[in-house]
Amino acid sequence: MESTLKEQIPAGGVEDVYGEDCATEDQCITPWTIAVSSGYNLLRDPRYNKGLAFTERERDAHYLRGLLPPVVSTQELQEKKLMQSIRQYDLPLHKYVAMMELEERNERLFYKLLIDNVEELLPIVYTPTVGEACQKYGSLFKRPQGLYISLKEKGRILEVLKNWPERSIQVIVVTDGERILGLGDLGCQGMGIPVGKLALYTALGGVRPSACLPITIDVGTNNEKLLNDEFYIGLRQNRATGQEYYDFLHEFMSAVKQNYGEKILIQFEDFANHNAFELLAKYRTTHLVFNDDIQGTASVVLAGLIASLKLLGGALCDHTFLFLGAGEAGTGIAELIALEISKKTNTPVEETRRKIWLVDSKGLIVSGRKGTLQAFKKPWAHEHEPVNNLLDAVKAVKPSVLIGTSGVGRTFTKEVVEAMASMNERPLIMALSNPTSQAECTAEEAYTWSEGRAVFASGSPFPSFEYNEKLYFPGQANNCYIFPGFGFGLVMSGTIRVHDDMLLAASEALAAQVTDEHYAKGMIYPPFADIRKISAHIAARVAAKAYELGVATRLPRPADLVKYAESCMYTPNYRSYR
Ligand SMILES: NC(=O)C1=CN([C@@H]2O[C@H](COP(=O)(O)OP(=O)(O)OC[C@H]3O[C@@H](n4cnc5c(N)ncnc54)[C@H](OP(=O)(O)O)[C@@H]3O)[C@@H](O)[C@H]2O)C=CC1
Ligand SMILES: CC(=O)C(=O)O
Ligand SMILES: [Mg+2]
Repeated sequence: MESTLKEQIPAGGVEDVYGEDCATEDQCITPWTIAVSSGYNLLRDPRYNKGLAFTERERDAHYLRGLLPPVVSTQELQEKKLMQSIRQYDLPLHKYVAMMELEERNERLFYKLLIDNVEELLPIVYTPTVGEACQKYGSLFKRPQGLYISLKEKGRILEVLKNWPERSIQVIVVTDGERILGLGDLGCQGMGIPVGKLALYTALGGVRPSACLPITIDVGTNNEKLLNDEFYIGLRQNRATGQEYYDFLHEFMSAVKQNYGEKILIQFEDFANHNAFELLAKYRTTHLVFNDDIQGTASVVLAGLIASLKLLGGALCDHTFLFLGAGEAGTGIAELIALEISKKTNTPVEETRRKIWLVDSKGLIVSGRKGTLQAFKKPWAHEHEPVNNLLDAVKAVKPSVLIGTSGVGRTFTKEVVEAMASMNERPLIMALSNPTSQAECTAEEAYTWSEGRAVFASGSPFPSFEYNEKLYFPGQANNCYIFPGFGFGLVMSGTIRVHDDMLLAASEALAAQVTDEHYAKGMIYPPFADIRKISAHIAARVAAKAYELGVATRLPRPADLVKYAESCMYTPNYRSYR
């Protein structure tokens, strides 16, 4: 007769009711859970855990007596202690790990730190440090922070979505890991990006953490280094492409809508451009989708351009734009600038595109190359003789605005910046590529090579820089100014489709937050310290546009949308428990 588990092994733990301690490795046990957190489980539940800040009454009511030392702390004191300990780490990656561990331990405290110390911690949970974290994600991985949907789950994606513990999801950020920042294909390890972006949805935009779902689609990777890395966490195969890829993505998109409904916002992030444009075009009419790299970046850069006119002079239509990099970010920004000028001057967009030029890895995009260009580059193939490098393109096009979206560091050389400065009293130079290592030039280079005349912004942050006894404040032209407020505006108004006019509205809302005090310092973006207020204004303008276009379903429309946005925002202060 077969004996039971307990009879076989005499030495289980105390009260080992389910045989978990005494089971050998090849025996199955059931992972029991309970529905209401209390006692030890409450301390292990990051959503509700308050650590030493549980009050005496809560310690009695929730079986916490003895599980905590006697002192009762405040959230403010906890914050002070944690900031002190994070500041003691020299390496940004160690700070990143400390922040992720905090998020897994005490979610509200994590968000309180991030909101109250946004300028200090943004470079840790986001670019540049998140780039390094993704590169090392296999070694850092401890617990899932989002859903991994790999080709192994083909035909079962709906089932996989149901495994996520939260039901009322409002925002999904999804990547397939093929173009992580300017670091290339990081496969399944791209997960750091959706996790980081959604942390900003909450901290900067006010979407509840429980309503956010990071997803990584794993169709393989072509990164040989990762495929040979014993700690790699993804599928060990080359990327699926073509019909297999699109069928899998279609199953995903259908399952998301079936599980969460029409109003779930899906943000595409860091897909390679050979899929990004097609996915956006395919799903923008059937789903609430938004590509952050194409559309969010466009909106933040347009905001900076609108604001910069105070410093550069003229109207947008008076300027000439040159891009290094003609992919998602480059052509996305170019198209939104052309649209804005078209609307402002009542000129067809085909005409307004003519003052915008792009250089890719093969040189200036000109009509002679039309036969071999990808579809998204074709509208930018203007009449011109071939030009095969950036410096010659600057000399030929004579831009007043130079924008780097190449993903390749140090490509705005001294000669390029000097050429810009020789043609313009105040050249606008944006080095948008991330992380910092991929920036087309540094703030220091832009200011010194232009003898302090450049207006400069970059995708990853640079510190202020002193030149000739004057302090310069570089801006951070990063889509994180836009997507949290933009997404929040869509969610709070129950919008069902994204429209380009909403991107223009978001740009105008952001530009309107730049004050004379900022202009006096040469800034074209407002400080991140004010980001929650900025996001509320962006959300309100986006929602207003959605109501105007008839795609907002939350009725009646709140009269004061800024106040409404502010009132809906998640705040991380502790709640009291019955
Ligand atoms: N600041 C921000 O908010 C954002 C920044 N980014 C950053 O922008 C960068 C590009 O992203 P994305 O547009 O999505 O990438 P893509 O891969 O879509 O585009 C890159 C473009 O750069 C071109 N390129 C590559 N190398 C060179 C070179 N040596 N000289 C000239 N052109 C070159 C490519 O040319 P070809 O087409 O010939 O291959 C391509 O046109 C990334 O670093 C990303 O982090 C992206 C989104 C937001
Ligand atoms: C910021 C961002 O989205 C990127 O670099 O891809
Ligand atoms: Mg991105």
